[in-house]
Amino acid sequence: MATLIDGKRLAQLENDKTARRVAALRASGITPGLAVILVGDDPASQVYVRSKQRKARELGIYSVQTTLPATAQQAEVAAVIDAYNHDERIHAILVQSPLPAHLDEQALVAMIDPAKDVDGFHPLNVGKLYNHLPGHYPVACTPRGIITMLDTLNFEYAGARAVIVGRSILVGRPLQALLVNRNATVTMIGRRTKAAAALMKTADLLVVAAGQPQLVTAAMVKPGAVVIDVGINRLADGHLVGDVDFAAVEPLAQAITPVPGGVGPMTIASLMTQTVDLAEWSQTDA
Ligand SMILES: Nc1nc2c(c(=O)[nH]1)N[C@@H](CN(C=O)c1ccc(C(=O)N[C@@H](CCC(=O)O)C(=O)O)cc1)CN2
Repeated sequence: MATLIDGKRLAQLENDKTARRVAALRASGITPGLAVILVGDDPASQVYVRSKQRKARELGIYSVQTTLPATAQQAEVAAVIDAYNHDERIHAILVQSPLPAHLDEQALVAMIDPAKDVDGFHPLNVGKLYNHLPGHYPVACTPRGIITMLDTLNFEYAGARAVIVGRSILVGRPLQALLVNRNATVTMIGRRTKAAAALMKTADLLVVAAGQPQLVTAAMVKPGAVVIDVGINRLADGHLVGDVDFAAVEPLAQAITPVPGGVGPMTIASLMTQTVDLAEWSQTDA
C-alpha cells in the first residue's frame, strides 16, 4: 500500500511557516504584497484566484486583484502590469492562466518585472532555472510544490529515472529543469511520443500533467514508483479526478498524490511562499 502524499496537510505546514515569515517581515516594516490579474470569466480561474486572495489575506499578505473583461485588449492588460511593476506595495505579480485566445500570454508575462514574477514564467527567470544559475529567482509554483512534496519523502533525485507526461510551461518544462538540476534523468512525454506506456513503466518518479482523466493505468506504472498526479478533471457527474487511475495504481506505488487534495493545494502554498521570498529578496538583492 502506497504512502499517501497529503497535499492539504503539507500545504498547511508550508502556510504556517509562511505566516511566521510574514509576521517577521511586517514587524520590520515590510508587508509582502501580491497582485493577481484575472482576464475573462473562466469559472475554474475564478475559483483559483479567489483561493489565492483568501489564502494571502489569511497569512497577512497585502493582496489585490484586477479583473478585466474577456474582451480586454493586450494594451489594457499591459497597462495593469506596468502599474503593478511600479507599485512599491507590490512584490509579486501574476497573470492567471489561461488568458482569452486573442491575447499574447507570453508577451504579457515578459512585461512583468522579473523581480516581481511570482509565477517564475518570465523568460529571464526561466533561463536562470534552465542554466541552473546560482542566486535568487522564482520558479513555477506547481513544480515548486512538487519538489517540496518529494523532499518530504526524502526522494533520492540523483540517478532516479523521472518521466513527465505533459510539456507545459506551467508544469512539465520547469519541473524537468528542477529535476535535471537535482541530477535526475528525465524523459518528457508529449502527444507524439512513441511507446509512451513503456516509457512510463521505466519511471522511478512518474509525474502526470496531461489533463486527461484516468490516462495512467496500473499497467503503465513500475511497482515501487512515486506517482505525482497534477491533473484536475471534472467529470460529468461533478466529481474531480486526476490523470491517474488512483484506485488501480495506489496498491503498487511507493507513494502517490490524491486528486483533489494533492498537488493543487501545494501550488497555492508555494505561491504564498514565493510571494514572501520576493518581498525578502527585494530587500537583500536590491
Ligand atoms: N498564473 C497561473 N495560472 C495557473 C496556474 C499557476 O500556477 N499560475 N496553475 C493552474 C491553476 N491553479 C492555480 O492558479 C490551481 C489549480 C488547482 C488548485 C487546487 O487547489 N485544486 C484543488 C481542487 C479545486 C477544485 O475543486 O476545483 C485540489 O487539487 O485539491 C489550486 C491552484 C492553472 N493556471
